[in-house]
Amino acid sequence: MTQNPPPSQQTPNSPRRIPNRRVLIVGNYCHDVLIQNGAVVAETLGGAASFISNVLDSSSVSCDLVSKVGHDFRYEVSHAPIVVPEKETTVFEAYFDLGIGHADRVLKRVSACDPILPSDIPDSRFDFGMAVGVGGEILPETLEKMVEICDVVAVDIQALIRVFDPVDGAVKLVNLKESGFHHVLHRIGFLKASSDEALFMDVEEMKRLCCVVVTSGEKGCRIYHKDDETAVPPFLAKQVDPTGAGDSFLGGLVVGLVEGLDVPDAALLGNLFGSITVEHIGQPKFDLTMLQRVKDEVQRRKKQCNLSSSQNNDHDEFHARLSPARFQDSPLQPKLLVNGLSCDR
Ligand SMILES: Nc1ncnc2c1ncn2[C@@H]1O[C@H](COP(=O)(O)OP(=O)(O)OP(=O)(O)O)[C@@H](O)[C@H]1O
Ligand SMILES: O[C@H]1[C@H](O)[C@@H](O)[C@H](O)[C@@H](O)[C@H]1O
Repeated sequence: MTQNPPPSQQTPNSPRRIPNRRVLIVGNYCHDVLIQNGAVVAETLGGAASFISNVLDSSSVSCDLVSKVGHDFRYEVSHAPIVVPEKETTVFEAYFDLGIGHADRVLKRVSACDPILPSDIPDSRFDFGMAVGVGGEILPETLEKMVEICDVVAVDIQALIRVFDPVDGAVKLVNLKESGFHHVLHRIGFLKASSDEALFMDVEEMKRLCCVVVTSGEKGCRIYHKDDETAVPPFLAKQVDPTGAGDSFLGGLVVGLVEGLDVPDAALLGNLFGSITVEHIGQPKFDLTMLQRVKDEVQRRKKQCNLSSSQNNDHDEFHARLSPARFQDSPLQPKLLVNGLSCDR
């Protein structure tokens, strides 16, 4: 297959073919069932792909989405999935014994739709690919195709290391080394893991291969790349349901990267979308005024970084400017949270 060189290596004389499409999201939609004390509290559209496309669509970043669902898929979505008539949609039950606002939950995959095959993925080129399976639908050959056709691929580690109990579907994790994906990892750009999932990889090894982002709920996230380690502060949120926080985080990170922000600034945008997501059950509806303010701040930040001759690392200022957008309709006051400590401004 003929490939465009990545944008950074294109010169005016590079043979220019069809321009890349922007973002490719690969992962199945699912039905999420939230259970507390044996009773169903909510049933919602789930799957990392649904949370991520929600963030990208709201931010006007165009994306293609490849997802498979069964005949029983219940939701209207803006990116149509492939329907496999003889199968059921992937279903996750999430057991919140400590209350659904609590981060600790037991996940069970009680039904699984088909995997996504390389032939399901378009033969176009993309700036960014996102491998974001939830129920084991991303195969090693799926990821191999993604790294072939995308300039940069961001992977959620949950797509690679989950295994499912054959009896009750309980989600367990295996070490990344034993996942069957190890041979492709030197070709990915970003690997996102929650702090629990990060225990199943060797961060020291992975940060030499790609940019590793470890999210820690209300504490924000840390970025590891080569010899650099950067803490990116969180936004204050009233957590109602943690489901999808990591997905929206990844969506926000990619929005930032597509917009040309540097990685810590893009991760700050990830933290922002993650914090909004935990305040809702299911898919958050982003407030249009908030989105416009965030877009304005992103453009302002880009200009500021372009004008500044030295590297501008003042993330606190970007954080402070995003906070009011985040909280304008909320009783919470904007606060700066650094290393888990909040300070009134
Ligand atoms: N309680 C919270 N308060 C503020 N921000 C939060 C909170 N929980 C999550 N976030 C934001 O969302 C990001 C992702 O959350 P988290 O680390 O819980 O991901 P995750 O475990 O992959 O989520 P999930 O599996 O539930 O989708 C965090 O880095 C943070 O920026
Ligand atoms: O909808 C959710 C969400 O996508 C989570 O990121 C994933 O961990 C769950 O398995 C899924 O049910």
